[in-house]
Amino acid sequence: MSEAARVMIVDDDRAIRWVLERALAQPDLEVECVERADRVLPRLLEEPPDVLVTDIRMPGIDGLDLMARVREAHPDLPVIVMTAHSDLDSAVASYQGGAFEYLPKPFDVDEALALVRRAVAHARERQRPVTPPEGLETEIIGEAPAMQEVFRAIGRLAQSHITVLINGESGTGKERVAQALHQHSPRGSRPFIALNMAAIPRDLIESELFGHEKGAFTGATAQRQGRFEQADGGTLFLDEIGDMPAETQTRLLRVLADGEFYRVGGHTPVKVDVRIIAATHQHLEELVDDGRFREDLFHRLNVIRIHLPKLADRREDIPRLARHFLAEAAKELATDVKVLTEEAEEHLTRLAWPGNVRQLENTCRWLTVMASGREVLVEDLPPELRDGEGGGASGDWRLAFRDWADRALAAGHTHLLEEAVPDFEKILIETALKHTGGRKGEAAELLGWGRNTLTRKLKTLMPEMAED
Ligand SMILES: Nc1ncnc2c1ncn2[C@@H]1O[C@H](COP(=O)(O)OP(=O)(O)OP(=O)(O)O)[C@@H](O)[C@H]1O
Repeated sequence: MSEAARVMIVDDDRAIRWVLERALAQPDLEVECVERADRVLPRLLEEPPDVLVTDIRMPGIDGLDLMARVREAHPDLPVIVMTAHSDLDSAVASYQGGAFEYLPKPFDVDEALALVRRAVAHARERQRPVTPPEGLETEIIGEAPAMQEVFRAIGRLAQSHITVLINGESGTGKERVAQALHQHSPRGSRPFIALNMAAIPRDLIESELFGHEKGAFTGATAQRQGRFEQADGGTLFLDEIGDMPAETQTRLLRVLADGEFYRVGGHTPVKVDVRIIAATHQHLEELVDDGRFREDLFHRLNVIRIHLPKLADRREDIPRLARHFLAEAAKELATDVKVLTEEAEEHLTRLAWPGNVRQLENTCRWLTVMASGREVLVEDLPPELRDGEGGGASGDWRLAFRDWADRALAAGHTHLLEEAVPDFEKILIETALKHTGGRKGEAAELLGWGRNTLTRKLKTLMPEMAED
């Protein structure tokens, strides 16, 4: 056995943790103790152990619920359950199909050690690599540290069926990442179906998702399958989930709990096995605070979260992305590949890119059609990018802001966020209130906040403006 095997122990009882930690203090084992079940899933994602040893009865999150989730995310992770015999049946039920061992309480330390070693040997036999899945680099370009994090998450989530929530501004590649998660999952050969909540009229969302029976409403001339049925056995990607209407949220929650639903106008339940990957550019927590998103649904979706940085936060990737998109555009348009001069490349690297990767992709298409020579000069760039208007560099507040941060750090400031964020929010609030003549409800809307969030912010940032 090469490296030490990692063993994670989950128990709220300090004495048990202590005993096991001592028993397992062996050169070939590396032990980590976790006190609370709710810390386990994030830890598994960061650094998956070779074996998990867990108690079943713990305060807070139920040990059985934890096991079900572990099984979903890491079906091959061997789990050893320490429990009294009376709880065994329910433990087995919750981990059905996964690798499972049982350590009856009270146990003997040698017995515990032998069981852990056996589980390790077992796991090693079938261990799969968890580094970025092969070929992924060619699909999603990213050498910036934040993107490397994303790849690691995709690698770790390969082989799992777990629900994932992807956060990131529009055009940062959320759908791409969802596709990669799907392709590298056990469902990879089954359908990947995407639906954007913001792109379909509200009254059609339910029938899009769940399908409808013939005659369910005017125009429903035949029975129609919804996206859930199309995605059966595969993955359903729900983009802009924050825009999902309240009634649909309730229905979605029920499907996630029961695995079945009714078509619109239907009376026979339809059973499906669908993995959900949701994405949003919004702060779902704030939508929950404002009562615009169901808290229980949020928790269901927010099991594992992947954050995609905006393009301006991974500038080092811009040249490679640009070359990739220029090559793609040339292929699409059956023409020669354009090449950026060094100055043009540097210029692109400095821009703000409010439309993120998609904007860069579109720019490369534009250049492939519009630039006159094979070499692309700064002068060939679209005017709005050339002289800094609309996402350009000069006059961009982000550059001034970067400059401020540089200087503050050089001057020895710490806790920069505490210094900058209140000012930043205050400026936006003041400007929005100016535009609405002081009407707070409308200002909240302009800012993309719920009214409660604005009221809360006013109380802390500008108490003089808070009362109505
Ligand atoms: N890292 C990347 N490498 C290569 N292509 C990328 C990358 N990120 C995004 N793209 C491409 O950029 C375009 C936008 O990406 P995508 O549609 O996944 O973004 P999104 O975040 O889902 O956007 P929206 O929220 O607006 O739907 C797509 O054509 C995608 O293929």
